[in-house]
Amino acid sequence: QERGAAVGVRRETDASGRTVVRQVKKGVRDFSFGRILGEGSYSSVYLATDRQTLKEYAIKVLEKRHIIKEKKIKYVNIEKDTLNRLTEHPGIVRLYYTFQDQNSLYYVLDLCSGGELLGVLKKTGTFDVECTRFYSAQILDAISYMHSRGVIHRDLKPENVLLDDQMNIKITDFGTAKLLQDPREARRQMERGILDPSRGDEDDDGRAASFVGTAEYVSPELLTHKNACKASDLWAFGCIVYQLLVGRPPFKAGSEYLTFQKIVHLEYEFPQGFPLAARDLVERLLVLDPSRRLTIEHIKNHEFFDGQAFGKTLWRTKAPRLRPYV
Ligand SMILES: C[C@@H](Nc1nc2c(c3cc(-c4cn[nH]c4)ccc13)C(=O)N=C/C2=C\CC1CC1)C(C)(C)C
Repeated sequence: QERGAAVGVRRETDASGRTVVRQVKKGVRDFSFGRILGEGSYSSVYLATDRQTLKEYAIKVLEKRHIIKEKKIKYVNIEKDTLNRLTEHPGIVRLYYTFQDQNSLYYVLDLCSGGELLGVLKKTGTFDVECTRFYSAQILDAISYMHSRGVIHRDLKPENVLLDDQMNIKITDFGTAKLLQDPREARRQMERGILDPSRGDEDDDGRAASFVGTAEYVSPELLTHKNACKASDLWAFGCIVYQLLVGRPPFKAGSEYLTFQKIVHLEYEFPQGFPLAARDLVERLLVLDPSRRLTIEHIKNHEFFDGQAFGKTLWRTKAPRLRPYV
């Protein structure tokens, strides 16, 4: 039974009339599929209902032929390994089980019926300070958990921050995550001489990891030295805090190339009336040198989060009503 596969149980009566309990793995037939919720480059996410429990899920469907043709097998494995590593945090979309049929792979996941944070932001235009504080605290708490499990997301953006039915966030889309080797495993491999430290960010099949995130949120180090670190997620976090209050990201130009130029030259400004504590926080996150960016602990203690609880309380308090920042 592959890890993370949940087994169903089916009671049957055998020839001699005895009840036999059989372990069965769930399959496509156990769900009734509804509308498409979202479409990625290599997948579609459907609304689905478990026929037995009537519980609603999101099921991500990946077409095997397309993945193989586009050489994205590594991407699929990274996403699944990442989801299997990030199993118990309210701010991360949870993978319940996986199965496959002739043509496709299926991931059964949390349903985030509030859709994308970006969609909600577009409706209100901007978030006021209270909403920005609450949602950025939840995003930060989820990033903190990811980093503690050795996962760098590398493509954080409002489209990848979903909302559940309680209007709490769930971070998603881990196909481009970077999994840090856990130190024990790394030492074992070093001892066995497998891990060549100079290999840096190469993929297993030797291709230099040429992945770059979404233009508006990509960090300068990813553009210049080609490798991401945990602080790269905090650069994206800084862009998201700015965007919640302003309604657009700090670095946006007519083309990707021009956006990259603005990033590496730190060309952005705060509109009139931007709240001072938020400005100080963003200025200490949008720093070109990743080693000089605020760390998660420093962010949690920053004046902008004064009075904001983190940890369990943050996920039990009711989400604030969404109000625009005027
Ligand atoms: C970002 C993603 N979009 C979405 N991914 C997921 C959704 C989701 C739900 C709505 C939605 C719900 N109600 N109205 C809209 C809109 C977009 C969604 C969900 O409920 N559960 C898990 C998801 C993803 C899990 C993935 C890590 C494996 C893309 C665009 C890539 C398909």
